[in-house]
Amino acid sequence: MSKPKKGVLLVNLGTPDSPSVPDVKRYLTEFLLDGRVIDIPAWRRSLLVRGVIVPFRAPKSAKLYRAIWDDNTGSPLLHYSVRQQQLLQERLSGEYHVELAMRYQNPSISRALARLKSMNLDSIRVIPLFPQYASASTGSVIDKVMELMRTWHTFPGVSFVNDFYENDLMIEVFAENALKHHPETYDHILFSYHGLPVRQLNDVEVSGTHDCEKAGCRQQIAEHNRYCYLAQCHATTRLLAKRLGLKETDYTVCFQSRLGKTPWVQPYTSDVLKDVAAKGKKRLLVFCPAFVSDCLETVYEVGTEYALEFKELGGEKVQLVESLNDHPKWITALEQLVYRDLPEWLQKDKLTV
Ligand SMILES: C=CC1=C(C)c2cc3[nH]c(cc4nc(cc5[nH]c(cc1n2)c(C)c5CCC(=O)O)C(CCC(=O)O)=C4C)c(C)c3C=C
Ligand SMILES: [Fe+2]
Ligand SMILES: [Fe+2]
Repeated sequence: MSKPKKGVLLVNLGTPDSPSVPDVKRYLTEFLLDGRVIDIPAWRRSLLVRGVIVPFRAPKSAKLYRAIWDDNTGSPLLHYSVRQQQLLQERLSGEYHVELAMRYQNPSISRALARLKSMNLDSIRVIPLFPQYASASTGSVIDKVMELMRTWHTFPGVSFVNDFYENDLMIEVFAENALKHHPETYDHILFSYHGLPVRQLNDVEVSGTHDCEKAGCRQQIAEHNRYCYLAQCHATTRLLAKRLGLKETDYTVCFQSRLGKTPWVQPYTSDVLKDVAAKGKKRLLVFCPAFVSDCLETVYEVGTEYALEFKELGGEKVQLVESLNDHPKWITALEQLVYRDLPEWLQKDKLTV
């Protein structure tokens, strides 16, 4: 077998090593001390995270993690990420070596990079597993990889995928997963994305004064707002709505998983649940297109918490559309991301479609 010449590094967010309180504490501490996640001065962040958020949140979060933890496969996020790495490795020729890492906790980026470094590769492509760009997710992965590689003496050609919300196959898999549930039998559809503090969007334009409402981020994506998370979430939704033949009145875009008291991007999913319940809607189909793998935020927050909340508001059913997980077309989408900047004829030639 030929020796790999090219490396691929898949990176997702991370999950605790186990649902125990100490492991959840370690995970939350590393995650929330990241200055791209809680973007306040370091001394205030440290006091807030170590003194308030982690001590109060960890026991509650550990309980939620226990609810989604599988006896055999553990955390769904890690389980599906490992599947994605294995299946992508099978698809690519022996020229490629695929590593998986998590931004926080394990498997760590530093170990994955150490293995790639030892292989003396010609190139490394880093693929943060977030379809829409945010400084708190994709930006943080790129930042960490650059920090860890800074000490290398020689460098292969390194490239980063910064977003892939437009990827046709990714859209197709979400649509196929939804079609299994017969969307026409639901009263309304939610596209529930992970939330983000509004101030984290100011810097998506070099002026540092980006304003989503003025920039029209809910209506269009163009050169001026192409790195805006909100604009990319709406663009993802328009692509899915077009694929499924939905009218604008059939669905609502909303944002979940808010943390803290500062304003986050609106509308919040919990408020939308109240609105649709008040309008007499009984059956909801919910997409979570910011997540490529099922995780706490999809399985528990949407599938359990929001489902219960909606029933208490008079609704009948909340159906989660499963994530991309290990769908073969999603693995082909990952292949496309590996080849993305190659000339078009070469990309088509290499793909397993
Ligand atoms: C889609 C990408 C993500 C962005 C952007 C993001 C921003 C962000 N998250 C928090 C706080 C928490 N997020 C938590 C879980 C979590 N977040 C993402 C993805 C994004 N986060 C995923 C995939 C997960 C699930 C991980 C899993 O193990 O299944 C959590 C921990 C869970 C909990 O205690 O509820 C927190 C906390 C902030 C503050 C933020 C943006 C600034
Ligand atoms: Fe998060
Ligand atoms: Fe915006």
